Amino acid sequence: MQELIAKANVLLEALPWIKRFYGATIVIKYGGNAMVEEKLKESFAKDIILMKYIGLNPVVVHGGGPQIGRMLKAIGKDSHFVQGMRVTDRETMDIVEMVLGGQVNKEIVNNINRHGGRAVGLTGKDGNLIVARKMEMTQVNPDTLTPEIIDIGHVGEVETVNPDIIDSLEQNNFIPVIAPIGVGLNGETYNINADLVAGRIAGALRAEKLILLTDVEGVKGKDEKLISTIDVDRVPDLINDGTITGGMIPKVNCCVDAVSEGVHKAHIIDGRMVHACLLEIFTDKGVGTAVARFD
Ligand SMILES: Nc1ncnc2c1ncn2[C@@H]1O[C@H](COP(=O)(O)OP(=O)(O)O)[C@@H](O)[C@H]1O
Ligand SMILES: CC(=O)N[C@@H](CCC(=O)OP(=O)(O)O)C(=O)O
Repeated sequence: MQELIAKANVLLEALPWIKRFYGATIVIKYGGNAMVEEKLKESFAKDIILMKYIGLNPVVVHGGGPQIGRMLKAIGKDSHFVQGMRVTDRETMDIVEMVLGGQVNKEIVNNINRHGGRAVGLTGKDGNLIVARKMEMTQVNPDTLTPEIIDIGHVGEVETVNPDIIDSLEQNNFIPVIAPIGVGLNGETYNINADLVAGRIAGALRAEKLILLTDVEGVKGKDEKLISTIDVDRVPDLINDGTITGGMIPKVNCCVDAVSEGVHKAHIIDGRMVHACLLEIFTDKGVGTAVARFD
């Protein structure tokens, strides 16, 4: 009996959040372990389907860096990154488009659909969803100590997001699953970091939440303890004092940008945890790190 009441209480804890987020758009950046381990893949698919059935509008943007790396290795090419961006020559661009837009995207779509959802896969080319331009990259020359523009090939940054295709899929109760490939004004193909795409899509859709799944608990302080909330104004200090480094810098910056574009809260959460998305959205405490304007 006690066990049954405890179950009912768990459901009731979700009620205020279900009411609050009914009809809201939640953009989820899916990547890392959550996209590799069978148990996590299944739990992610079920979380997304449950969200949809109770009236939220989940939009999935996925990564696939490790999968691209493996395919490149298979054809004898090494992966090179500059400031977290993959150096993308013509041949690499073809592989990126094939792996992200084909293999990875369709596996996620298939996973959601076989668990009872209705997912549709897109790249930024579909309906001109993500119009991109070539990313300008500068790097300090170690000999002259002056900043220089370097060419990292077909790497893009988002110029505009045209959400019409997402709106029409949502109206028909489909779940959009988006690969981070952009299209230039002259039809060029661009490889874009998936966190950046998720942030801009969340901004364009005025999403309630942006959730970035990663392979750590969230943002940690210098004492290695999880920081559960960060005000957007505190982010530059945490970067400048070396608390946030490496791959976490673009993630928090993308959260800050999304919040400044009108997203209510951005979350960096542990995708290694089963049902991480549900726990974040439907429990009082949430999980991971929330980045927002807290005042
Ligand atoms: N303050 C911090 N808190 C948590 N992780 C941090 C922090 N600073 C740097 N990191 C690093 O950022 C990494 C997450 O970025 P990244 O590996 O690019 O993620 P993903 O592959 O999920 O996109 C963590 O594994 C960790 O090594
Ligand atoms: C320009 C750039 O670096 N693009 C990424 C796109 C995939 C991605 O972002 O995947 P993760 O989220 O798994 O890292 C890449 O080629 O790896």
